[in-house]
Formats: sequence, structure tokens, C-alpha cells
Amino acid sequence: ESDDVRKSLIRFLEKLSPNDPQLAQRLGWNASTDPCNGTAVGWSNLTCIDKKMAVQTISLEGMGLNGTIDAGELCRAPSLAVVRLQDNFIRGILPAEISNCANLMHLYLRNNQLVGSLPSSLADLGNLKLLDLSNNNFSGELPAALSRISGLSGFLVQNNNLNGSIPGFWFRNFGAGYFNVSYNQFSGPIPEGAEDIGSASFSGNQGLCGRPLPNACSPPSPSSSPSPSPSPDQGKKDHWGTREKLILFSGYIALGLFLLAYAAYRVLRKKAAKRNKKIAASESSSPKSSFTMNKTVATGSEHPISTESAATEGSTLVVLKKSTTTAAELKFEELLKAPAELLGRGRFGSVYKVVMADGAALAVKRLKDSGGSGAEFRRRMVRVDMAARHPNVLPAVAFYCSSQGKLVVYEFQQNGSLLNLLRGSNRAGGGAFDWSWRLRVAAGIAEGLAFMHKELDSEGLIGHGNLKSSNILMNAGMDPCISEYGLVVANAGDGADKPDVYGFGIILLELLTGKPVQNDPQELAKWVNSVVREEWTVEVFDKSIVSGAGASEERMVQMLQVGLRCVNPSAKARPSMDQVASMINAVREEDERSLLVSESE
Ligand SMILES: Nc1ncnc2c1ncn2[C@@H]1O[C@H](COP(=O)(O)OP(=O)(O)OP(=O)(O)O)[C@@H](O)[C@H]1O
Repeated sequence: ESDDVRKSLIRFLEKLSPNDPQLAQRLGWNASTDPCNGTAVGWSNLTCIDKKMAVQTISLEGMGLNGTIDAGELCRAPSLAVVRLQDNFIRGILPAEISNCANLMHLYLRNNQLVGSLPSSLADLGNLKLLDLSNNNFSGELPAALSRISGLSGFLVQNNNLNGSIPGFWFRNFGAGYFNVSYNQFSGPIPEGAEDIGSASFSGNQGLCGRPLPNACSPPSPSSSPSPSPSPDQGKKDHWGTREKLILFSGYIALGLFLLAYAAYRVLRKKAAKRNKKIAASESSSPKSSFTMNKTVATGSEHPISTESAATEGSTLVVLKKSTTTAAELKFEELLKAPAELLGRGRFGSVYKVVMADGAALAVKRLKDSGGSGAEFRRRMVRVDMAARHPNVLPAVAFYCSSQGKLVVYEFQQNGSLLNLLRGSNRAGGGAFDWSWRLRVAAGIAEGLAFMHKELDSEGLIGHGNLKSSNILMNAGMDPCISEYGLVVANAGDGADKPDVYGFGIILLELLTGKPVQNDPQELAKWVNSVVREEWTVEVFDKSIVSGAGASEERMVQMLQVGLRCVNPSAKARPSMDQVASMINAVREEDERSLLVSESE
């Protein structure tokens, strides 16, 4: 982090703890050291992206802090994603400058003494997922635009003095226990869509009425209605009715579009067959195609999903994350209009490269109908998205779900999949990807996966369920990113991590042997086992790493053993991903040490 950021963070901490001027010093927050240097002198109570780049989380909960929040200073750290300040005695307001924390995802301020109204700029935090302001003294109305943060999946403001109406949130996004406005002074009808949220989340507000609360709203009568014109809340009801209609309508359109796309696909396939090209077999040589839904929409100039309604409230496109390649907010209609190219068809669906009007490239996966319900899919996507905060996990940018189909949008990764790289390096005679790169890739995937397993462990683990080298994409820095997390309905609960451990083991064997899996991953595992049994272990490794620089046979064999433990036919005998990551990191550290020794010699 830069000098400026370090000083700002220290000033932020000083304002937060006027009663304890030595706090910054005790926590090691010292402007002359880098918070992200990751060694013994590092700053405590914060973490950095990938342990070394930029400050990502600040955790100062339960520390007796009794000062104020200087959001201007705090938000000088550009990558800040998680701020935990709960269980203190923090006073004053939540300043409008909080919106400068453009990457903020989780903000925890519960159990403090904050006052004043919520700044309307809060709604500018387009990446916000969880806002916990409960047990404070906030007052005034909720900024209505908060409900338009499409990825918001946790909103906890219970036990404050907030008033006014509840905006029309996209309630389906909120997991159990993640929406609570109880014990405030809210009034008016609860917007539609909140029926599945328990009534306890709304109780303690004298003026609220309608489902899920037991007291129905009394129909407006001329004598009891304070204003003859429609109240803002009635307006909202209308608006929600329109939304539901639009969803229904877009469902019909999607059906038509799918049929059209299928016909287009058949034509394309015939043409491709004529040219003796296989579409599905080769990921790299797929023909230009058009994105499933684009034709009809592009030709229908008076298309009923207006840009505005599609982007904000009228469509089921849920934008989870601002794309880093484009400044513009992703809009459903533009997604449909954009030219698209079929990248490949897998067991679970097809992937298209879609280039937006401003040049940003996206990858859109259209899922085959997995049979799962839409509500379950939405919950899973939102929950996975809340967890996907690791540099080796590719977060979804948005998803779309209607009764006719499911789409998931990612940023397009120029460097392609690990599978393609391994195939390419074979064709080119190998050599491009040396031992230390392979170790780094293995460690990155293991860490990303271990992180996700840990984050998604509560209430039954969500595993990836389809981990393989075509779902490992290489980012611009050639580091691996796990893609498509959460798209497959994998087993939940005890042992749900074990298929992923197996999948990882196969990827590790692919990296070590340089033999990408063609069809059956078990074949590779059997082959490696048989060679090792015959004690021809060295024969197993990719020739290009054996002859390349930096590889030691001892560490190569250690890695092979990790891989073989992961693909043990008995799921119970496989290690957890956390153990796998530690084993690989130990090998990596040894490797780095030996490199230092050989350099100093
Ligand atoms: N975000 C992305 N950027 C670049 N390429 C991508 C992206 N997402 C997927 N791809 C590539 O698109 C191709 C097709 O992906 P798809 O997921 O359909 O194939 P698959 O992994 O074999 O199938 P499945 O995941 O359904 O089992 C693969 O080569 C994959 O690497």
C-alpha cells in the first residue's frame, strides 16, 4: 500500500479510538511498514488480497472503540471489501464518504451508538452484499435506492429508530436471517415479495402492515385515507405488479428465443458438419455463432423490456458485481443485443463469448435445465457470491433466471482454460510452463477451493461439484481462477467436499504428467497408480518439467503423493482441501528456500 493509504488508515484508527491513543502502535499500524508485507512486522487486524497486494479487510470488532468513523480516511484504501466495526461504542454518524469505498462488500456496524440518518450515497455502493447496522440509534428514512443494489443479500437494521416505508427490495436475494427491519418505526404496507421472510423480521414496527405480518392493511377508504391520491406505498404495489408481469412476459419471450436459438444451432451445426468441423470437441475452433437470445430481441424494435426496466427492476438479471472491464452497468437488453460466439458446449450447458458495445468481453453460460428450482438456484448463486472473495475464485458478474432458463455471466478470461493450456503446450512440444509455474497454479487452486469450502461450510457445505481443468481459467497474470462455482447442484453436508478433492487431484495429476484428461479422469488416476506401482515413478512426470530448470525429483514425488491421496477411490480417505493446501504450500516453501540457496551459491 502507498504511503498515503497507510497514513489515512492510521488517522482513521486514531479517530476511532480517542480513548486509546496507543492502539495504532499496539496493532502494529506504523506508517513506515507496509500493511501487506505479510511477515512478522505486518499490521494486525487487517488482511490483504492474496496476502500481499492491497488491504482487503479491516476487523476491529469488540475493541472498546468509542470514537467516530472517518469514512473519508478509511476509503482511501481502494480495495477495501470488508469492514468489521461491530460491538464497540462508536458514536456520531455514518458519513456520506462511505460511498468512496467503491469495492465494499460487507459493512458490519452492529452494536454501536451511531446516530443520524443513513446517507443516500450508501446506495452508490454497487458491490455491497451485506449491511449490518443493527442495534444503533439511526433515525430517518431508508434511502429508497438501497433496494436497487442488485447483489444486496443481507440487510440488517433491527433495533434502531428508522422510519418511513420499506423500499421494494429484491427479497428473494436474502438468505434466512439476512433481512431484518424489526423494532424501528417503519410504517405502511410491506412490499410484495417479502412473504417468505419470517414475520419476526418485521415485528416491533407499529405502522407496518401486510404479509408476512398477521395484520392486513386496511383498504384505503375516503374517510381513513389521509390523501386522496395514491400513496407512495400504493405506487410501489403497482410497480411490483408490473415487475411480476414483466418477469412472466420475459419468460415467454425466453422460451421463444430458446426455440429460435435451437433452430439456429441446428443450422450452424449442419454447416459446420459440412465443413467437417466438430463444434463441441474443440474448444478453440468453435464457429462464430449468435448468443441464444439475441436475434428476436434485436429485430423486435418495440421490445417490451425497456432498457430501464430490464436493468433496474423489471427483469430477473441480478447484477452481483460491477464488471472491471466496463464502466457501464450491465443491462439485460444490451446483453441480448451483443454479438456472441459459441465457445463450447459442456455437460452442464453452453458458454458464449459476448462482446458488449463498449468492447468489454463477457462469458455467458447458459445452463442446461438441471431440474433445480429457480428460488434454490438464486439462493445458491447469492450465497456462493457472498463467499467468492478469493483471488483464485472467479466471481460471477450477474445471473439471470426465469422459468425458461438460467444464465450466468462472468468476465471473459483472455488466457483461456488450464485444459487448453496443457493441450497447447503438448502440441507445441511443452516447455512453456515450468515447474514453479505448475506449483503456483496447484497452490492457487488448492487455496481458492479450501477457502470456498470453509466459507460455505455453515448449514451444509456447497461444493463446486464440477471441478476440472476446463473450469480453471487463467487470469491476466496467468494465475488460476476457479470458474463456475455453485452452478452444479452438488451434494450438501458431510463429505460434500470429497468430489472436489477428487477433481483437484486429477487437475494436479494433469499438471504433473502434462496429460490433459480426454474423457475419463479415472483413466489418468489408474495410469499414474500403475506406473508408480511398477516403481517407474519418474516416467510419470511431464518431460518438460523433468528437463526444465528448478524441479527437484523429491518435491515432484511429494506433489504426486498429494495428488494420489486426493484421488483415493475411498472418499473418506481423501484429505480435506485445507490439508491439501497446507501440504502444497509446504512443498512450495521448500522449493523457494532451495531456490534462494542455489542463488546464493
Ligand atoms: N469466463 C471465461 N472466459 C474465457 N473462457 C471461458 C470462460 N468460461 C468458460 N470458458 C471456456 O468456454 C469453454 C466452454 O465452457 P463449458 O463450461 O461449457 O465447458 P466444460 O467445462 O467442458 O463444460 P461443463 O462445465 O458444462 O461441464 C471452455 O473452453 C471454457 O474454458
